[in-house]
Amino acid sequence: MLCVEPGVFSGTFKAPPSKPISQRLLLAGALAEGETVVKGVELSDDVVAMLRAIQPLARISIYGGDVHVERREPDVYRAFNVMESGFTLRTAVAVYAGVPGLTAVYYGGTLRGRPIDELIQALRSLTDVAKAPGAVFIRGKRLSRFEVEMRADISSQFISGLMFLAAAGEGGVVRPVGGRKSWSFVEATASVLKQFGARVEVGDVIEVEGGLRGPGEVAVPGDYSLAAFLIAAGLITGGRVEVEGQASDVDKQVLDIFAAMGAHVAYDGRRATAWGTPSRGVDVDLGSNPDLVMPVALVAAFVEDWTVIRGVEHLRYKESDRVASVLDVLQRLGVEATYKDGALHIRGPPRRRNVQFLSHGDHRIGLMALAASKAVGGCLDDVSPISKSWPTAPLYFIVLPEK
Ligand SMILES: O=C(O)C1=C[C@@H](OP(=O)(O)O)[C@@H](O)[C@H](O)C1
Ligand SMILES: C=C(OP(=O)(O)O)C(=O)O
Repeated sequence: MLCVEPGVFSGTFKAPPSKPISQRLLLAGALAEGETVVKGVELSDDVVAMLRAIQPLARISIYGGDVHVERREPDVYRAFNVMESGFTLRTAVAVYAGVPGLTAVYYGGTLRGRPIDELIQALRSLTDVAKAPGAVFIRGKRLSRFEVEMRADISSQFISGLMFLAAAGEGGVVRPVGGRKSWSFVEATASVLKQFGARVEVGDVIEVEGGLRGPGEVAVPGDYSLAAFLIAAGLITGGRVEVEGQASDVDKQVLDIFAAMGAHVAYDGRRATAWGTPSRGVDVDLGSNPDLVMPVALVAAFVEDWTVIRGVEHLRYKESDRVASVLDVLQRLGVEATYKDGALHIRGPPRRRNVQFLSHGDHRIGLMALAASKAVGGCLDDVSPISKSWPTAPLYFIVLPEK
């Protein structure tokens, strides 16, 4: 159990490095010709999962936060555990379908209950794939240009995986079927593949031409889906927070959402500053940016006005059922909160103090609870899930007793 004393939360912080971009750059680096130096990586559990996944394909050296990656002759038999990283599981299962040899991808924890079958089904039109509890086995072979259909309404990572598979080989076409969820992450995959010289077109279908070349040095931008918890903690406690580091394109719109809620937000491309008390509810669709739901819901909990967050159906497939776990945090705060037809409806302010929160095994729910505790006082049952994305985060919220 970790308890946080309430108080004004202010300060200048370095944005945590973007997990999704770190993972994409490392994977692309391992598949590309030439050495890539990925600068400013934090070894969260999910990034370590990606390092494990690329090790059978690549030479890797780590110097502080800089990771050097270079493609090598792949091992013929390879096995690794991706732990709870959904992105690593789904991209590794796809990519190894195109690498001659046999692969076992193990996975565990909350990931065991998350979707993978739809991707396996699509890959079976290309090669042999078998699933056992906690592992996927893949026979890899050199693939010619392929064309597959893929559901787009469960996880965008199925599509990102197929895009990496196409880019590492002879290219391919992915036909998304159904509503497009978490689409900003498909765009992020396209943009990293382009950075590595691939030709990618994202339209009604996604077309990828094969062939990746390392761009040399690349820097990881800041993760504003995570930094948003620091900003939220500042806004709900009357503090002023500065976050240093360029925001990754995937989630920087959180700054506009906080501004629409009445916060003062300034961003100059290198640093975000936020202060002031949010006073307006918003009606936003976060179907493309599911990781922003937690920090936006948290700020909404402190506004005496209705906020509606739409497009959240697929939050059920995350580390926890985030529709239920976000509602749990809000209800423990004593905030009015319901879910209806794919939307969360939230009206603050909190009516409880000294709240007992549960992380539900989910890093983003744990982070939401820590930031909420800064405003109302509270304890979190289990902080360990937070190492999945941002191991240093609890250090910003606790005060260690002096000896
Ligand atoms: O591609 C990615 O890096 C991610 C895609 C999203 O998941 P889904 O596509 O499964 O919704 C997002 O929630 C996750 O944190 C990271
Ligand atoms: C869902 C997440 O990641 P992944 O799907 O890669 O496990 C997340 O970081 O919130």
